[in-house]
Amino acid sequence: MALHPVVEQVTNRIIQRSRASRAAYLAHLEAARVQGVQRGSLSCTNLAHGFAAFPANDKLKLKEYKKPSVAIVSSYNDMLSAHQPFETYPQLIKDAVREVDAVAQFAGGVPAMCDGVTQGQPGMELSLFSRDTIAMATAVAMSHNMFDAALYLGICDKIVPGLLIGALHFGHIPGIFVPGGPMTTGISNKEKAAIRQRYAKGEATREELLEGESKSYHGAGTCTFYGTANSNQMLMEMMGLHLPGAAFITPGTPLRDALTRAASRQAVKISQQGGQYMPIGRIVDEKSIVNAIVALHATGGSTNHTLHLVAIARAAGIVIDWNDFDALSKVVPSLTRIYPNGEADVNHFQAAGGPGFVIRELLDAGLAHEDVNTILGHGLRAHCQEPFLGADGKVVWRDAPTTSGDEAVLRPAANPFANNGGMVLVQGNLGRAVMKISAVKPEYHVIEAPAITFDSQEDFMERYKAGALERDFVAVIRFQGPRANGMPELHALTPALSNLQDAGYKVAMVTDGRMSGASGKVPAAIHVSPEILAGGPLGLVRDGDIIRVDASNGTLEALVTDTVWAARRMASADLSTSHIGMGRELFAMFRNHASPAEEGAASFPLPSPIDTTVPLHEGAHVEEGQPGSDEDFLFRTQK
Ligand SMILES: O=C(O)[C@H](O)[C@@H](O)[C@H](O)[C@H](O)COP(=O)(O)O
Ligand code: SF4
Repeated sequence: MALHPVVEQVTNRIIQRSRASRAAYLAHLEAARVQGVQRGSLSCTNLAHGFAAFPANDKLKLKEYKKPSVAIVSSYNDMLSAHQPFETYPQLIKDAVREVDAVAQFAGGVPAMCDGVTQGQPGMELSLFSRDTIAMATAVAMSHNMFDAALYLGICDKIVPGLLIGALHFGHIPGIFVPGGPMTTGISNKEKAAIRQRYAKGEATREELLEGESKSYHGAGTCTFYGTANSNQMLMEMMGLHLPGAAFITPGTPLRDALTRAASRQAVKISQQGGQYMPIGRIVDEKSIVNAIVALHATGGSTNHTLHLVAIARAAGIVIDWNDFDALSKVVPSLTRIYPNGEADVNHFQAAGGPGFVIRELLDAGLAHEDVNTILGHGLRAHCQEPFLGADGKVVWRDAPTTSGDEAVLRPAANPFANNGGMVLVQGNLGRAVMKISAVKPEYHVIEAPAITFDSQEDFMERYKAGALERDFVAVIRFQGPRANGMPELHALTPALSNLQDAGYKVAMVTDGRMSGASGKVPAAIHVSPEILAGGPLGLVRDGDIIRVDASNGTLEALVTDTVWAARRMASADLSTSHIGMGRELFAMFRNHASPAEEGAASFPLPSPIDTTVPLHEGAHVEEGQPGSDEDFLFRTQK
């Protein structure tokens, strides 16, 4: 099937826009690459320090300059149910790598925050910045320059993005992402949400709420809704950074461990010494980023990726924006209905066909690039498979099922749930924002109502509990951008807003903050850019202004006359409580340097400035095979 013209156009304009920064990135990558083992560039003293604690036979391997050394960078902790299984992985990996005559070393840990624990709490104001902290911690681990390949252990929201951003700053090193899998299914997400709404109305006790939550989040593994964590997993599959189908295999099972061992061996294989050199900076290119956006839309993924994918792309010298997301969403069909976009969870999705089914459907429909590099070599078709346990205890792969096991959860591209991806760009005199409408009923896609402004989640909840919000209104939650208070998720407001919507009121939210990937039924224009603290016009809104949030026409407006609007002064707020306590004072540098949301709210520069002299006309085509280009690399290494 020929590539969809919009997919081709968006890809080409990204290539065009990124030409200078991607070329600079690839030049850095080639310059960092050492012929032979990376540790060859270290002094004997450096090396002695590096393997001082190694077992003798591992030390012997590293003294030779032929055996690859594999870094383990892990986000293990006991706090995230998703990351707890990583506790046992390092030994599994070391043993598996030894079997192929190489060495693995736990190079470093990275922090991991659980957004479920910090949701609605002060800690959430560190959440977004933890992504770049994780990227920096990854760099600290990899900066020992001892490694010829790396295994990145991470799953949740900012952790995979942070690890990938860090890994891309060592783009010359082959890297494989190693997941841990979802927890088994507890009570349904719908039951969980219903208990929360009853509690918010005072119709359920705290004991009933805790009972319900504990039946939902009940064991090791990733939470089973389709939020940012599981969106990450789908994107790692689509970008060919996982072994095929590794995402949604249950933790603590023989197949899970077999996949971890197989990933360890594969990392050695794609090292320079393994003979199938495939650096991660050549896997993440313009086409794989487009594939990731396509997969995000096809599965109703998290709005957080309109920040994280932008930051990941920039780490590889690639510049994408919300016009790219919007254009692709218009042509990519919705192939899944996983909570909050439906009642099923990721275990149901996996049973119905899983990531391999989605990848194949998108390739066959011409909606994704097949000619991309992956950890298996060249070509995405190899990732349309799912893993099984062979008789020898190793992984065998079979093609993903040709038909869906449950068309209430997963559908072919020929019979989608919707003809679009349900994520839209809305813009107007309030700035540019993102809306995910895949979980919003059509009757709520356009909301026009008076504004009520709030300067915190607490302010909103106090007025909700006092019964002051039982009306049609647009909640304008101000000063929630990265420079203000770290751009927290405002997902804790969902039960209250859902109750008001269920009571028949027309409600919507507009904010320069974020929502959770698990947020759904209430229309919300989020990530409003520029944020208020950067002079964004959202700061000019006053209570009573009529706000129109229109996902159907892509507009976000205050229906205020130009004269009145021009006379308005920017609102101000005392944000000091968000800058002290819970460690927030340590993150002042992130608040002061965060880029705008549409540039990923990132705290690191592009490899080089965007080449604004290059006309960003549609459909421009890039001469392939430019020296140092991806095509040139492919020719040189895959001949
Ligand atoms: O972006 C996300 O997917 C969310 O941050 C998610 O990781 C977080 O844990 C939610 O808060 C979970 O939803 P509940 O709070 O509804 O359990
Ligand atoms: S999915 Fe969210 S709540 Fe669940 S472990 Fe990950 S960060 Fe925590």
